[in-house]
Amino acid sequence: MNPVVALTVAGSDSGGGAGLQADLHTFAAFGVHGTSAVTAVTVQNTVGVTGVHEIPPPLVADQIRVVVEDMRPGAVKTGMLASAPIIEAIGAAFRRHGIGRGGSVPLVLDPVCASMHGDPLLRADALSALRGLFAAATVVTPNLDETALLVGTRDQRDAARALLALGPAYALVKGGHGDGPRSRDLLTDGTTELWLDAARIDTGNTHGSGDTLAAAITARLAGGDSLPDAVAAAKRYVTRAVATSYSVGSGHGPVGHPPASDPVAPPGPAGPGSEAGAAPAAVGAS
Ligand SMILES: Nc1ncnc2c1ncn2[C@@H]1O[C@H](COP(=O)(O)OP(=O)(O)O)[C@@H](O)[C@H]1O
Ligand SMILES: Cc1ncc(COP(=O)(O)O)c(N)n1
Repeated sequence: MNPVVALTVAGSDSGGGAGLQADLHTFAAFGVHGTSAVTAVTVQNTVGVTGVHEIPPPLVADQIRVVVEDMRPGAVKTGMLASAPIIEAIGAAFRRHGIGRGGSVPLVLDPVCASMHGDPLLRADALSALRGLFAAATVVTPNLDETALLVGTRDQRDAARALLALGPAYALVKGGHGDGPRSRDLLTDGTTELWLDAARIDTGNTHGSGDTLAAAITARLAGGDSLPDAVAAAKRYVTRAVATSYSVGSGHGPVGHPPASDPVAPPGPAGPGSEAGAAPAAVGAS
């Protein structure tokens, strides 16, 4: 039976802990076939990022095109987008292929600006292009360093309000980098508020945690979950991922990717490839 498909549009982490490598591990853990459009190759290990090579924008858009035309992902995620021209090419490709709000394929937008080591992954002049992509997102998933850059506040409620004014259906503001005993993320659509709460696990090996959370949301959306259900499942998964993190190299080790306890069921007999199953699931995109 054909599996559900998801697409990540993200940078490569040569150290294998974050970026599209973490996304593909996460998709696999949910039983979802992962596809990728590479935006940039980073020269990266557990200690930091020492180089970035951006992929030409038309090549990024072409990777999206061939995957969408042939494999019909049920949901799409973005991570490191590197530059304004790449973001503009991606935005145009999303509009063309019905990805994001206004289309039928939900979009999870993780507004990656820097690595956990503090190394930049987005050009400083690309912030406004990134904000411009928010209106297409089903959900945006910034951490507090990113909300400070994008909307000028580290308060989770204030940040969510300012993010929603930019047009996404939901904001998920992560609180994971605080020092308290709990790890609390706020999900809101402006009307309802859901606090996702877990015990903070005492480890420095959280490389790729943000990518893993957003990729898990994407996998569950591709399987047909509502956005709140997908986020709740993803929070449970990332907590297990942090709990199974490990040391490798001399810096921050990666989170683990254990098999999901609630994998995504493949579509019924009328799966992708048959006429009836050919359209991507219209879930949570508006
Ligand atoms: N030490 C930890 N223990 C438990 N959960 C964590 C821990 N660190 C991060 N998380 C969770 O992992 C997810 C990703 O958060 P975060 O690490 O802030 O993302 P990012 O990688 O974008 O900075 C969030 O749900 C966050 O609450
Ligand atoms: C290519 C790429 N994408 C995303 C991240 C963010 O992950 P983290 O915040 O864990 O460093 C990264 N370091 N590299």
